[in-house]
Amino acid sequence: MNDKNLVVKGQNSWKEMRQFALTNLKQSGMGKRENEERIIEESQYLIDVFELSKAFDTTQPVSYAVSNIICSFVYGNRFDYDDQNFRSAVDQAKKNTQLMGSPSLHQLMKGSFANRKKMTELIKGLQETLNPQMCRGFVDCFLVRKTQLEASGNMNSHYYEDNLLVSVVNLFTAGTDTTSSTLRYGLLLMAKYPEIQDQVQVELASVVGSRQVRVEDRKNLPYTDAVIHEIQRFANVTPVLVHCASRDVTFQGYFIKKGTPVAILLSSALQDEDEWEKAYTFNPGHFLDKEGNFRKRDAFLPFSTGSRSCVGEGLAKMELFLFFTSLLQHFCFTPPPGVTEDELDLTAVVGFALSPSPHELCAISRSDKD
Ligand code: HEM
Repeated sequence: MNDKNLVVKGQNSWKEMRQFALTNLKQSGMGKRENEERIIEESQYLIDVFELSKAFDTTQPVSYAVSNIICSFVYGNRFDYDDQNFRSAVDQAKKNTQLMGSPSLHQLMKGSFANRKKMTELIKGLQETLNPQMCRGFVDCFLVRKTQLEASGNMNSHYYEDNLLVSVVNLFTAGTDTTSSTLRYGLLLMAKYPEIQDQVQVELASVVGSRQVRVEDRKNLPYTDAVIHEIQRFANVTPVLVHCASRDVTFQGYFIKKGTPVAILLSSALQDEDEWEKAYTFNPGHFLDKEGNFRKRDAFLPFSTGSRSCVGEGLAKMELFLFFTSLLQHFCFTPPPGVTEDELDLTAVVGFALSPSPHELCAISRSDKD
């Protein structure tokens, strides 16, 4: 590649790749039926794992389930939880997100390199079996677009192999740990506050009964909806984002020169004491009006806002709702034997995304309980 190509390819690459990912997420059914089916199917695999467990650390099963939703979108298929390559890729990605919050650059580089190698191999496998008439996922769509552009003589587009790899790595990094840490916080909070867990289960039983929860049930489950929003607000998994000012700007009297790195603190909205009645307490009432109806809040910005906001917001919301409700229909989450609810620690481990400190939970099957 010559210097001129490098310059042209760098320009607007992020915009084009963001748009391409969004279009593909929409076409693959983000917020729609197809993703709903995938998540429901994956919930069942997760329920099967929880059924077999006594006291257990939620990290691996929840990360594998959530990662499989991204795998289905990116590659077109899910992986078994005992597939060693899959396990090590997800475990390594989790380690990498934690290393991003530590000074251990060498370990992070090593881990990122190992995962890039695995993803390069997966992409190669898809390239070898590509059928342009039947795209299995994001990678296939990207490769087809690349081939079409090259066939029309455009050898200088944003659709080149390094950009494909970076897009795949970004989707995994952005989509796995954020969602799985939020869901794990949700289960931990239910074990810590059993009266809130009970209320969710009572609402689910009276509105949905024992059938599978569907996305369309959400509007009839105001308490459950409020609990899930409060989990996201409380978990605050991406408290700090860093971007560069895209132009000279004066903000609240301060001049910020184009290119200056700017830290955006989502915590300043999610934990704003002027906005939330109990900013540092887990309180589903933040999202309920006096009559018990769900109420939206302007300061609820876990996906950020504006042109760099989360590409996967619709998918993440669907995952949180379906995984959480399906699990609560089947299980009561409790502290492990010998640990009290008060002793469950809500402190976060710092990394690129915040996640709960290491802990174990019991998932008691509700059919055993009755
Ligand atoms: C609870 C789950 C999630 C949370 C809290 C979350 C939060 C965020 C936030 C705050 C940003 C903005 C980052 C920034 O400004 O630098 C972001 C960006 C992004 N998210 Fe998510 N996210 C979640 C799930 C997902 C999922 C499931 C996907 C996968 C499709 C995803 C893909 C992305 C991508 C690709 C970006 C970068 C967008 C860009 O740079 O233009 N996220 N996310």
